Amino acid sequence: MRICRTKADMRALVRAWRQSGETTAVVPTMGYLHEGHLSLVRKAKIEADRVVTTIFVNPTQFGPNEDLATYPRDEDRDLSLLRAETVDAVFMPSVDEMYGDGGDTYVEVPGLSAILQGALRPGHFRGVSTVVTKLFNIVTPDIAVFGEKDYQQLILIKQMVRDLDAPLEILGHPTVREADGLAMSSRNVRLTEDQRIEAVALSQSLDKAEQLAETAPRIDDLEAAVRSVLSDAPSGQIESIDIGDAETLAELSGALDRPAVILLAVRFGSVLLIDQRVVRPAA
Ligand SMILES: Nc1ncnc2c1ncn2[C@@H]1O[C@H](COP(=O)(O)OP(=O)(O)OP(=O)(O)O)[C@@H](O)[C@H]1O
Ligand SMILES: CC(C)(CO)[C@@H](O)C(=O)[O-]
Ligand code: BAL
Repeated sequence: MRICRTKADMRALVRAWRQSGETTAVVPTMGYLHEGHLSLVRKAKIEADRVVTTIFVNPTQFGPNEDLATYPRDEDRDLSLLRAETVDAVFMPSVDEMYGDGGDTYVEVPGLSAILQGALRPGHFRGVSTVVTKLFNIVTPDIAVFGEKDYQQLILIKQMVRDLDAPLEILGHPTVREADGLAMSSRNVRLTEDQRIEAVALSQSLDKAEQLAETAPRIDDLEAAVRSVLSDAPSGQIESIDIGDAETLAELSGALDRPAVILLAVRFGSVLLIDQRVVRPAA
């Protein structure tokens, strides 16, 4: 497994693969890897000849009062997990290598960045779309794989790639969960024992909404059901419950008459957990 710490090294490697007729898939991450990330890697391996994982905790997507300084990191463990998956290369640049002295150019998808979880984290999605564009330009992949757990991020990156005619395909992958249903997340390790037990309410509230979708509910009823199950987690502060069109994220109201996505953001102490579920009206 090649470890590339410079843009030049990364570019040269993928260029050589392309010259030998091989395709490349990239899996962008912020490290502290878990089975969710590894499932994206396995999908990437099926879809392309070569797989690159990127590990970069991107400062520009964290707000001033967010957890950049305490974001969990373990480079050695990440590398041994990726070796075991026989990933071809890991791109792990320093902040200086990525941003250098720093210009002020950025990439933004204004509509999607501002709404829903973007409204909770001002500037977050601008940081994401900018760093993802840089990663695409450095790795030059044919395919990139992202998790559905970060659903708004996935929709936003798909739109960015469409709007900018970026020459790659974006693939989504379902959320991988712990045995009790909690969506895997690097930040789960920062939950206390009690918060970890209560955090199962996120996935349980989505299960409840999915069952309710069978009964031709109104959007308001779905939200009330989610809120009621989340009240079983008193240490979790609900930051947002959004229900939008599953493809465009446009806000929905009235009867559930099309596939809708429920997006949750719940804060346990300083840890913001997110989860999502697509629900469909009964056939
Ligand atoms: N449980 C999961 N199942 C599938 N994909 C996941 C899961 N968790 C994260 N991913 C995906 O892995 C990629 C990298 O995400 P990231 O490194 O931020 O991991 P994370 O566990 O979501 O971390 P955190 O939520 O704490 O920032 C993203 O495309 C994300 O959607
Ligand atoms: C896509 C990403 C790697 C960009 O920093 C990050 O937002 C993430 O891990 O989901
Ligand atoms: N997976 C999203 C990265 C972040 O929370 O900044």
